[in-house]
Amino acid sequence: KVVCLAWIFLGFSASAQRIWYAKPAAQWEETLPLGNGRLGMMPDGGVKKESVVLNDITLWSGSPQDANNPDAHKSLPKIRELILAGRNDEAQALVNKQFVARGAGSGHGNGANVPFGCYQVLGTLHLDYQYPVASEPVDYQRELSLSDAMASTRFSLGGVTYRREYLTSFGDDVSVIRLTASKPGQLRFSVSVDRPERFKTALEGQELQLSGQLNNGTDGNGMRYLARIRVVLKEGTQSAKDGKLTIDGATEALLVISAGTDFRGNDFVQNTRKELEKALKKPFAVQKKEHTAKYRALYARADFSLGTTPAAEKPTDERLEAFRANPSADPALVPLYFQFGRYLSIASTRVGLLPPNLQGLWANQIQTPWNGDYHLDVNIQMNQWPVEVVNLPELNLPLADLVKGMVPFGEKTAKAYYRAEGWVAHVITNVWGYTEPGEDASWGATNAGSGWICNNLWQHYEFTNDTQYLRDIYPVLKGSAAFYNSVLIREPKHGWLVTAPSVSPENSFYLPNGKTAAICMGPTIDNQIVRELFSHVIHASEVLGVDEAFRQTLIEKRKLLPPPGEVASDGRLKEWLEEYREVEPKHRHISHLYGLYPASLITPEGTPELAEAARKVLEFKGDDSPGWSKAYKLLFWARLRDGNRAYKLVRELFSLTRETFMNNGAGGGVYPNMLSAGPPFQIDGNFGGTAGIAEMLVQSHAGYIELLPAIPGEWKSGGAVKGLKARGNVTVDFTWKDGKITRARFFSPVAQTVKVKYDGQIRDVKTEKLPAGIKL
Ligand SMILES: C[C@@H]1O[C@@H](O)[C@@H](O)[C@H](O)[C@@H]1O
Repeated sequence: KVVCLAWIFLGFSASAQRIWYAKPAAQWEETLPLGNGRLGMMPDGGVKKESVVLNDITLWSGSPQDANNPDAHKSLPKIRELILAGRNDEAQALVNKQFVARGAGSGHGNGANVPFGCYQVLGTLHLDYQYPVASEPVDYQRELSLSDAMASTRFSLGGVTYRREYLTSFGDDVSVIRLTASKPGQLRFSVSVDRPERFKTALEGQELQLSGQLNNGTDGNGMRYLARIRVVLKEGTQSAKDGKLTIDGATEALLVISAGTDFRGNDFVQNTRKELEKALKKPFAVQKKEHTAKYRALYARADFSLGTTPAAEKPTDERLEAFRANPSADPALVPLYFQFGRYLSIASTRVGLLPPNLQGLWANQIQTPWNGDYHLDVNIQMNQWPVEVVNLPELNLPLADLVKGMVPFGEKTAKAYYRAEGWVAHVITNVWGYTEPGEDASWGATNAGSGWICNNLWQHYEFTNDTQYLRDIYPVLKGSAAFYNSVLIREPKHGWLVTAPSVSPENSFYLPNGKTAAICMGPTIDNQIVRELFSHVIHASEVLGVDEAFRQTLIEKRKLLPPPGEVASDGRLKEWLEEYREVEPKHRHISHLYGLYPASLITPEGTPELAEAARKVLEFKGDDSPGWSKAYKLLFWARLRDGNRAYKLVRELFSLTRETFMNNGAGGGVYPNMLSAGPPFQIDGNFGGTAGIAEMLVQSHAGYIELLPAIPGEWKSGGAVKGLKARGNVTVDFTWKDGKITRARFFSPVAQTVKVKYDGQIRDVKTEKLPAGIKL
């Protein structure tokens, strides 16, 4: 294998920064995702008929609701009595009667027309092109440039080269499409726009508008939205008639799309007009320059490369196929996937707005799968796992805002269901602050969601040392700890303090009477989350010098919690307090390994027996599962420092998805556009995969920074990493050859001495000042 290593030390190679295709997209899952953290655009590159799906991350049906059952707490003593007596199935029946959401809840994942609502497509732009001659296009190319956050389509037809450039601008908050023809006056096309329901189009002068109001699930009058489309021409004419703009004889056409909703009281009519006017005054070259500069300020901070081969020059869909057959022929594909993950983070969230939902911000439906919501039992957490280590820390802040917004709702839920202090959220939330349990006990009664999400909030502090941020989120962490502190009960066997009722997310077991149940007390994940959360709040209150008494309470209570894990008789880590027989042994959720990742309660060096038991769980479950679950397994193997096993999961991430809708079982992989498949499209696999690859390269959760903790033999020959982050606000650059580190540099805003392990040795390293211009 001839791998060109030279550029490793010279920086990026072009092919490592783009995904491209030699034909138009045949399905939505082949279109190219563009986003600026609010707006989304997915052009299919059709030659005669082009569809461009438009999105706005704030566009949700539904509305704030109170689905709490105010009397639920009255059933709690009985539910607990039944659980303590081992009559979990009866407890589950009572939970389903009294302890779930009132009303439709999330509509069993079909919440479009109930108050829970769902994330929805904004609309689809239709561009119908006419060409002077009826011949087939040649030299067709469609690409997404990761280094510019721009897409393009290019082909020749009848001796004219047509070029289309697409961007969702990080400068002005608009989407822009620029069409050019290599010969004057060759552009003829019409523009129309629609969506599956609840819309009207209008023409205001030369402006095409799409507007409407979504269903709030009560009186039907929910969120309002508006998209404005204008075209600026070089030569040629345009007319506006019958809901269409028609362009004729132009040499260049610039489509500017400004869109918005009334989310959080936004004056969308005014703001979309202002954004549009501002953008229309700007030449495309200026728009593009500002856009790229703002985007690169984040994107250019980090990179990873394993060398390249001629295979990297192929169209991406062909590379994916070839990689499945022979991965070693194309070492550059994994770094491309890694950078694509970083790109998707930057494109699907922005400070001051919303975190990426189950689809990031890309959707082409009204009823999106699982409502395109924020699932709290792995999915929303996984979406954020890469941002700290891949040097995009500010992209964790929208999550902190969302969670802060949930607290008042969660306090109400804590009172209604548990008569408890603090706040709680269960398994799903939305943009309306939903914290109630789900509508079914088997998945809806887990109360680990809020504690789990506090881990994400804590990670931002661990990686940045930002005490101002810590002061800001401390009430959220404290409120969550206060909830668990006030609901824990003693279980009879060991006298441990445990949660009840709860569920090990979405997983069920057999009872001795042959019945199945999910409802239980002290599932392993709850025990791990509560232990870790108490430790974080104890630490935070020390750093901030507050809440001495509460800190002491948590220190005492922590002593009474179950251990972070127990080994079952078959050597696996126990998922529940009891050694129940699982209903679905290879279930996609692996919640009891939370202590291995994202927590650091289980480590090979600190808890070898538990680490070995965790390995047995992963061996037992095997690798086939939805995309997110494969990504999670990758993270676990990386934390077990088994590079070859981790690499097997990296390869699994690229597998061809088996398209059985929402099969929840298996078949995860990627679509031709490298977006991850549950199936269906679900972005957490991309983010989990990116975090997993980073975890193979750098780890810092065990009290020191480790370089190359889990790389496979496949990557030993050589590689380079730039700008990855370690806890304590340390930025790391390094290269390696034949498995040995050849160069390593550690930077931090304030010089510090850190413990670093590589080539089997731990050493003290003084960090260098971060070079000027490198923003953290
Ligand atoms: C969004 C959904 O979230 C949980 O219910 C997972 O078990 C499913 O696989 C899916 O990812």
